[in-house]
Amino acid sequence: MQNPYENYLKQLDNVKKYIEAPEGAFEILKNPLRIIEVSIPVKMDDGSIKVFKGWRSQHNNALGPTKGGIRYHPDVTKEEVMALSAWMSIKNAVVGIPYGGGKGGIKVNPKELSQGELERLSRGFIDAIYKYIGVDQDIPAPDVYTNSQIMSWMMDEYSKLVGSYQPGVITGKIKIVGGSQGRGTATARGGFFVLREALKIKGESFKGLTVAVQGFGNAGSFAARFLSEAGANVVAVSDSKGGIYNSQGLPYGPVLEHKMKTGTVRDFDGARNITNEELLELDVDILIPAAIENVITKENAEQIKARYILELANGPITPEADEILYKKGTFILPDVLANAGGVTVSYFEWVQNRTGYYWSEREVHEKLDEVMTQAFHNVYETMKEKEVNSRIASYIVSVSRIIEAMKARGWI
Ligand SMILES: NC(=O)C1=CN([C@@H]2O[C@H](COP(=O)(O)OP(=O)(O)OC[C@H]3O[C@@H](n4cnc5c(N)ncnc54)[C@H](O)[C@@H]3O)[C@@H](O)[C@H]2O)C=CC1
Ligand SMILES: O=C(O)CCC(=O)C(=O)O
Repeated sequence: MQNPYENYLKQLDNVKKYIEAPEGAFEILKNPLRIIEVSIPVKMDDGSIKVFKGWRSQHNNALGPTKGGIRYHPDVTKEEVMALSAWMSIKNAVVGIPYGGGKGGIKVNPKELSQGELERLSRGFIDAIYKYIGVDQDIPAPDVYTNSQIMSWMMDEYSKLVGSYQPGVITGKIKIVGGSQGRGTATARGGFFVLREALKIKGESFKGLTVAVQGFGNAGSFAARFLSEAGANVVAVSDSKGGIYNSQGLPYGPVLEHKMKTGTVRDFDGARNITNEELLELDVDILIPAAIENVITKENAEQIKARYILELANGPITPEADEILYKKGTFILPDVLANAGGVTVSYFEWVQNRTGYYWSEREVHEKLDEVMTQAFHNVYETMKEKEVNSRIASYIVSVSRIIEAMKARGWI
C-alpha cells in the first residue's frame, strides 16, 4: 500500500506557499511529537499467549490535548497510525475544536477473537499506554473495528489504574458510562451537513441524486440512511467482502438486516453483486468512500464518474488522484472536513464528562450542525479567496490555526 504518511507530507507541502510561517513551523508539523510502540500479551481462551503489536501516535498538541480514534485491523502499520494522527491535527483545527491530533492502532483481526480475548486485548493496550494518555493529555475514541463497548472497557481500565473515575479520558463510550447522545451517528451526520451546504452552493438538493457508499460500517451505513431519508437514491453499498448494486435503489432497513444476519451486504435479494473497485467507478452523482485509505489512486481516478465525493474515510484519495479529480471538476469534500462530525461529538462528550451535565440528543445535533456548517463555509470562503481546491483550503484554515497556537506558545 502507498505509505499514507508520505501522502500527508505531500498534502502539507502543497499548502506551504500559501502560509507565511517562521522557519521550523512546517518541520514541527512533519514529525509526530511522540510515537508509542507497544507489545500486548494476551491470554487466549485456549490458554496460549499471543502477543499483539500496537501504536499510539501523538502528532501535535499546540491547540490542546491530542485526540483521535483507535483502529483494530490486521493491516495496521506504524506509518498508517502516524498519518491518521497527523490528519487528526488538521481535522480538529479545521472545525475549531481545542485539540491536537492523535491516533492509535493494534495489528489484529478482531473478528477472530472471542469477546473475552477482545476485552483482555483492549485492557492490555490501556495498561501499556496509560501513562501517556489522560483527560488533558491524549483522548482516544473509536475508529475502524472498534466500538462503544471497547471504549467503555478502556475507560474502566484507565480509571482503575489511576484510582478514580475518569469518563473524559475516552470518548465514544456506552451512554450509561458517560457516552454522548448522537456520537454513534455523528460522523455520517456531520458529513451529511457539509454535503448539504455544498449542494446548496451548487443550486442542487439531495432529491433524486444517486449515491454509492463504500464501507457499510459506522460511517457508511448511517450516511446511506441519512441520504436516503433526504430523498437521494442509494444505488450501491459495500463492505470488506464486496458490494451490491441496484439502479432503482437499495432499501436501507432490509440491507442492514441482511448484513446483521449474514455478516455482509453481498447476496442481497434484488441486487447484483459487484466488487469494491466497480462500486467506485459507477455512474453516480455522489460517491462516499467510507472504509479505508488509498482506494482512489492515479490508476482509477480517470474512471471516477461521481460529481461529488464525500470522504468519510480518512485518506481514501491519494495526492496523485486528487490532481486528476480536481482537474475534472469533481467537488471533493475532503476527509479533514467531511468526517469531522465524529470527533466534534467526541468533543461534546468530553465537555459533558468534565462538567457532569448531559445534553439532549436535539442539542447535540444542533450544535454539530452549527460547527460543521461554519467549518464548511470557512473552507469555501478560503477556496474562493485563494483560488485553491477544497483540500488545500482546508489545510490553509487548519495549518494557520496550529501555527498561530505554536507562535502564541513560543514554540516558533
Ligand atoms: N467511527 C468514526 O467516528 C470515524 C471514522 N472515520 C473513518 O471512517 C472509515 C470507516 O470507519 P468506521 O465506519 O468507523 O469503521 P467500521 O469498522 O464501523 O466500518 C468499516 C467498514 O468498512 C468495511 N471495509 C473494511 N475494509 C474494506 C475494504 N478493503 N473495502 C471495502 N470496505 C471495507 C468494513 O466491512 C465495514 O463495513 C475509516 O476510514 C475511519 O477512519 C472517520 C471519522 C470518524
Ligand atoms: O472521535 C474521535 O476522537 C476521533 C475519531 C477519529 O478517529 C477520526 O476522526 O478519524
